[in-house]
Order: sequence, then C-alpha cells, then structure tokens
Amino acid sequence: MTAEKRASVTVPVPNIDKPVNTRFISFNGLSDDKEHIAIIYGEPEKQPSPLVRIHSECLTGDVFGSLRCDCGEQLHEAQRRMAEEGGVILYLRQEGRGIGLYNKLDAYVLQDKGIDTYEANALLGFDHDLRDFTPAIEMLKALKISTIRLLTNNPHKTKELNQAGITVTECVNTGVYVNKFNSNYLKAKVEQQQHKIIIDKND
Ligand SMILES: Nc1nc2c(ncn2[C@@H]2O[C@H](COP(=O)(O)OP(=O)(O)OP(=O)(O)O)[C@@H](O)[C@H]2O)c(=O)[nH]1
Ligand SMILES: [Zn+2]
Repeated sequence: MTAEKRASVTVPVPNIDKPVNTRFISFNGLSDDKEHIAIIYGEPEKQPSPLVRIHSECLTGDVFGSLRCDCGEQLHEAQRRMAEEGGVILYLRQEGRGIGLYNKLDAYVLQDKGIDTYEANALLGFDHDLRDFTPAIEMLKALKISTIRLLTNNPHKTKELNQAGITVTECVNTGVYVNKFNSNYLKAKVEQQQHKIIIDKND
C-alpha cells in the first residue's frame, strides 16, 4: 500500500517575533502502525531542494528540555530555520532510537554507572540503533518531495535516504549543543557513529 496524506491541519506555532502557521499532516498506509507526523513550514513542495529534518522522538529532550542529550535544541533549531526558509520536520515516533521510553530510562540508569549510550543498549539486549527510516521515506513520497537538504549530523540517515531514491543534495549540520551533562553522549556519537559534531576538547 502506498502511503498518502490523511489530514492536514493548520497549527500556528510561536516564533521569534510573531507566530508562524505550520501544517501538521497525518498519513494513511505507513509501513508501521506508529503515528508519525509531518510538520510543514511554507511551501517546501515548490522548492527545488527544501530543508528536511528527520527527528526521532525524545520525550525527555523535546518536551522537558533534558540536558542529557541535544534533541530539544536540534528540534528548536529546525523550527527556527524553517520559519525563515520553509521546510519539513518529519517527527518519527521512535523514542530512544527505537527502544522506547522505558528502555531508554533503563539505558540511562546504566549510563549513570559509566557505560556509554550504545553499550547500554547492548547490555539491555538491543542493537545500538533500532530505527527504521522507511516511514520517513514514505512520508516524503506522499508529500511529493524527492530532493532534499537534510538537517542532521548523522551520516547514516543520508545513506539510507539515498538508497531509497530520495536525493540528498546537501547534509546541513545542526549547531553543537554540548553541556556538562551530554558531552559523553555526544562524544560516543562522534567516535562510534561518525556524527559530524565538533566538540571542543575541553568540554
Ligand atoms: N537508546 C538510547 N536512545 C537515546 C539516548 N539518548 C537519546 N536517545 C534517543 O536518540 C534519538 C536521537 O538520536 P541521536 O542518535 O541522538 O541523533 P540522530 O537522530 O541519529 O542524529 P541527528 O539527525 O544529528 O540528530 C531520540 O529518539 C532519543 O530519544 C540514549 O542514551 N539511549
Ligand atoms: Zn534526546
């Protein structure tokens, strides 16, 4: 079954000086049963290569501003950039790189004993990253967007999209949001998964 748009709802969101209208889009026919959502700024379907952020849900960071990761800040950066130039946020319901919220909290318990973010997954019996970006590809196709600039530091996302027929003309890195609580987490992403995050050696 090919995925298609279900509802498109206008949602004003706050921006620097005045609210900006976005469209929240739901889908029928995605290949898993999760309620993934696209948030559209402007008219990206009319741009030759719009900015796209594929953002994996992080309740702790996105909603509550947890400083253990950089997710909330990356999401807010995407929102600011897209309010300026248009774009699409694909908000994927893949909490904890696919292991779920409770398991992520279990992984945090292990990390508090000195184990890194990927090794903690392994100790809990999971692969280091269980995410599947197929729904993101299906959503882009339903939105009739096949050429994008991807806002990410993760080179593996670009590779998966290219393999599925979405052309990534540019990989736009996000800012670096390092603090004393997330520096080991960011270092593990750089050292083990080649994320493009420049961390100052003093952090
Ligand atoms: N399993 C696990 N998931 C985590 C941990 N910290 C954050 N996450 C989840 O990781 C996901 C974000 O993935 P990241 O690997 O940080 O970043 P990315 O999406 O691959 O790369 P960017 O596009 O640059 O953000 C979110 O779903 C978070 O909930 C952790 O310690 N363990
Ligand atoms: Zn996070």
